[in-house]
Amino acid sequence: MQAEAWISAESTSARLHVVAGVLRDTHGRVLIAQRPAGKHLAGMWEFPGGKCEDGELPIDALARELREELGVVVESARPLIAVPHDYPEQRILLDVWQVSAHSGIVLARESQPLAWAEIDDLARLPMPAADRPVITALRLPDRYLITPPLPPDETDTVVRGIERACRKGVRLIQLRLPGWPSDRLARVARSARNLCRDYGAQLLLNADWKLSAVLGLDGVHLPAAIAATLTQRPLPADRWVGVSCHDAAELAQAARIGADFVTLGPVFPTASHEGAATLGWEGFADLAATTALPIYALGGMEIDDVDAAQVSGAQGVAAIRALWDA
Ligand SMILES: Nc1nc2c([nH]c(=O)n2[C@@H]2O[C@H](COP(=O)(O)OP(=O)(O)OP(=O)(O)O)[C@@H](O)[C@H]2O)c(=O)[nH]1
Ligand SMILES: [Mg+2]
Repeated sequence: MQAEAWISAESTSARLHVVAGVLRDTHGRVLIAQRPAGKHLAGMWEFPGGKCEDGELPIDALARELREELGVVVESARPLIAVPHDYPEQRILLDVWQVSAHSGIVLARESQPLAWAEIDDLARLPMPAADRPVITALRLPDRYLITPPLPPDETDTVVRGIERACRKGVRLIQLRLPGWPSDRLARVARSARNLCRDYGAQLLLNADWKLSAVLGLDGVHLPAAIAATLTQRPLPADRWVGVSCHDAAELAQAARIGADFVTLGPVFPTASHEGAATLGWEGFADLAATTALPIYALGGMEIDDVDAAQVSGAQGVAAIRALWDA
């Protein structure tokens, strides 16, 4: 008991808390800065920021760093993702915030090279390893639709439901149709894929990564039991790999196989998993803090829960009912 308490205190307190801000221009590009020669990770591109001082609140540290490095005043910001990362030299918690409003003109106050980059170009730039999940978080939306378990003769219902969601602005969808024969699944997946392309939405297939690759879908979402059997991600880096997680061990396995993001739940009771133990926001936040990956809160979610989810360390919410019936 004593030892456990010491280990968990060590694992949080020994991390260097680093805050960084994502500033956008009017085209939606984000500001990056090049780390100077002679410093840790010299020459790499990073999000402006720096170390939190003792006793300083993260939001205050963010405001101070962006004033010192860029000469801007942060007017409003919200947490994007907090990434625990171990470099050989030091263990950090990279705590990244979206700056939604700032005043003042961006200046390189430390003579650091600055650039505005498209989000889709970030993955090709030399950025620190801790920034990888941050780039993923910037590319992912805050709502993730999972299709309801409809019977195999309901192809039109599936396609119409996906179109309805796309029209409402949903941009990430998991096609999950348990029990469908593979020919019917392939047929509905092709229609859904074409529809999603028209809306710029990403379509992931539940479990079957081989079929996802054959059909040219945007990725796969793995049940925890399948992720447990893998040693690496089953699809290349240009496809999404999501994993369903329910506890710390499953979160660790998702990271081990190189997943891009996870769902974590159930947060609240849900019709599809009646009687399952729930995490609540507190339990969710505790588990979320253990992983570097972007996380969607799942289980009993409503669209209004996006803010609560993000405050608890989530990317946003995943839902069947709330996003299908909306
Ligand atoms: N600011 C920032 N630091 C990052 C990012 N990613 C990342 O791994 N880091 C690491 O987090 C630490 C931040 O320290 P820093 O050197 O920026 O700190 P600082 O601004 O307070 O600088 P100083 O120590 O020279 O005063 C470094 O080890 C850096 O490599 C990022 O995107 N932004
Ligand atoms: Mg800095």
